Amino acid sequence: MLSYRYLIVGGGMTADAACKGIRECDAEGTIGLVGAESHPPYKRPPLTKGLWAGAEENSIWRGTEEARVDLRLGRRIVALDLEKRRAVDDRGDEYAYERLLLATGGRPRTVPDWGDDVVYFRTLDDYRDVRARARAGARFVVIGGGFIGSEIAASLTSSGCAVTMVFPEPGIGWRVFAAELAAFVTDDYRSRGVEVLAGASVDGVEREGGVTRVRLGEGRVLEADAVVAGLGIEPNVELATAAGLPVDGGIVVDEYGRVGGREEIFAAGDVARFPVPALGESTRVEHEDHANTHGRRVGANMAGAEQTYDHLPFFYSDLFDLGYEAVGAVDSRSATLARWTEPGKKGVVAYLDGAGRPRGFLLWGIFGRVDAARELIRVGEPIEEDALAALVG
Ligand SMILES: NC(=O)c1ccc[n+]([C@@H]2O[C@H](COP(=O)([O-])OP(=O)(O)OC[C@H]3O[C@@H](n4cnc5c(N)ncnc54)[C@H](O)[C@@H]3O)[C@@H](O)[C@H]2O)c1
Repeated sequence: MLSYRYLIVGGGMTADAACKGIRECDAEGTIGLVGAESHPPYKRPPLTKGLWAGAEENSIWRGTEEARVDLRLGRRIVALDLEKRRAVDDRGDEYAYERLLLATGGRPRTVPDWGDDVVYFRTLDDYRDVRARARAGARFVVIGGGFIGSEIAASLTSSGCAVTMVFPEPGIGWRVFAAELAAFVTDDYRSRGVEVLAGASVDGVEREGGVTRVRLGEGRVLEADAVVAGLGIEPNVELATAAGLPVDGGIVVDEYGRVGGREEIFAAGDVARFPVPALGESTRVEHEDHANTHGRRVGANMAGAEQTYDHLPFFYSDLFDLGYEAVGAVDSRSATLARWTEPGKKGVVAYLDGAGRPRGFLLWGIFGRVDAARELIRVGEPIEEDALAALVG
């Protein structure tokens, strides 16, 4: 039996951040980390962006070892005994803990009928697999028009591949962008040679003689050397559910990251449903900044910091040479107010509640203004055009 003061279940960015948060408050307590991937924690954003733009693969490592962590990789925790404070992994090894963190993240949503030939993109191994097939001229079908689909389609196209995107919404990034911006981005992709089949559905995927055929709903068949999909993620809540912990589309945590009112059990990152006081709701967030900030804060709380988490979610993306930063609740179904200095190139979109107060901002082609946007959300006053003008600068 292995015994740790802190046991971390999961080996992603949140797990790494938690180890560092623990070390801010406890230099000595033993930390064990059990992660299903065979790699130590690494940064995921470069897998769809930076590594394709020339960054070295060894720049992605997070240096978790520096926090003196016993890394138990290529293993999954399969059961918890909350009363005895024990966990067991898929090789039958047992772990005793004093504090437990569930940082189990999520897994890509899949369509089993599509067979084994689709790469549901999430991990370093997925990146290596796709990269090895991304010769100039290779034909890729990218299914999904969200974060993964839009970023990997841009990176593959920039690497000389012929890319067709297929997704059901009317435009790229539809869930996040307001309609005009989605239309602008979709046109921009087309002008760079990406075939964008918006409003399309996939009926089936078949592999024959080294070629993959993607059958679309309207009868067209796309031939590809490889198919990459980003259909969203499913949070890995099964371990928590089986242990009887509260789950509501994510493991429910309080403002300290504690689960079910228990002193010794915490959850953080993609898998956690956490309260956002500034928005008056609880949510689950699947972005790097959240993994870093929530992981670190909850890690510190495991080691006794007792600090509440009230950070407004932040994310960013790069789409060819366009880029943006976003903060708060950014959902294209909200009413919006926009101000553009260069349409499609530089501007700000505010996402409003029913009273005209901002709940989120998208800063398009504008960088370093996120804290100012955050402050406008916290103040919670109806937003005026001049405030938007001040953000655009
Ligand atoms: N820049 C960033 O912050 C960033 C970048 C990459 C990934 N991520 C995170 O990674 C995760 C996964 O991203 P994602 O792009 O997979 O999710 P997403 O939710 O952003 O996009 C999913 C896309 O798949 C489409 N889709 C779903 N089912 C489909 C089907 N059967 N056929 C065709 N299309 C279908 C959806 O309509 C949508 O276009 C998310 O958690 C995301 O937040 C974030």
